Amino acid sequence: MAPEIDLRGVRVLPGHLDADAQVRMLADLRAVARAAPFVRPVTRRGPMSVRTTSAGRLGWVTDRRGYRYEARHPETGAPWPPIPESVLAVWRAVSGVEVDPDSCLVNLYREGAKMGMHQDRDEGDFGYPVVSISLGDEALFRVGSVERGGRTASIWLRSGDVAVMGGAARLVHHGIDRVREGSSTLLEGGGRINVTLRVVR
Ligand SMILES: O=C(O)CCC(=O)C(=O)O
Ligand SMILES: [Fe+2]
Repeated sequence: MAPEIDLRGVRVLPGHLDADAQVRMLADLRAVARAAPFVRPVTRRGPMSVRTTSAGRLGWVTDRRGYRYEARHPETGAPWPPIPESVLAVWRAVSGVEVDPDSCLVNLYREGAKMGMHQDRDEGDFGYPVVSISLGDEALFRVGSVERGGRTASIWLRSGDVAVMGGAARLVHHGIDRVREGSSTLLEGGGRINVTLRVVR
């Protein structure tokens, strides 16, 4: 495991998951996506370029009414599948808190998908960190400040890297500028998966 990186207060743990652990987690996420198919979310500003699904008690959903957490899949109406143990193990290793996350968002980046600068602020208690896991193609992750605008810093997140946004960095603006297509062979058909774990309450 390479040394930890501090990106404007966000802790980046390069290579937290080795190749075997990445393959196992991907298999677990495929099972999640079979139970809760990926959807193409729409926001008030239009369709997102990522596809999303969730695991856990609550899933993050968005439609023309806005963002929120829901206990059921927006299309199938079924409860979300449980968060895989392989994913919970990462949270327990890096979050520094005793409670488990109640939400596991899975973002699928294909064909030029990206994510604009935003804050994760739909949760009820910002005392808990957000833990984010990267699988597949490398992604250019940009981190700004808690306030809008101002200076930013970027890093390429690679497959197996983990980022922790906690403490003073819990509410920093962040986004994915682009994904380097073909930089990993982990996902069949290419692309990137990001897993974001949160305590919603
Ligand atoms: O894909 C990523 O690494 C970031 C995802 C993210 O910021 C989010 O889902 O809120
Ligand atoms: Fe985010």
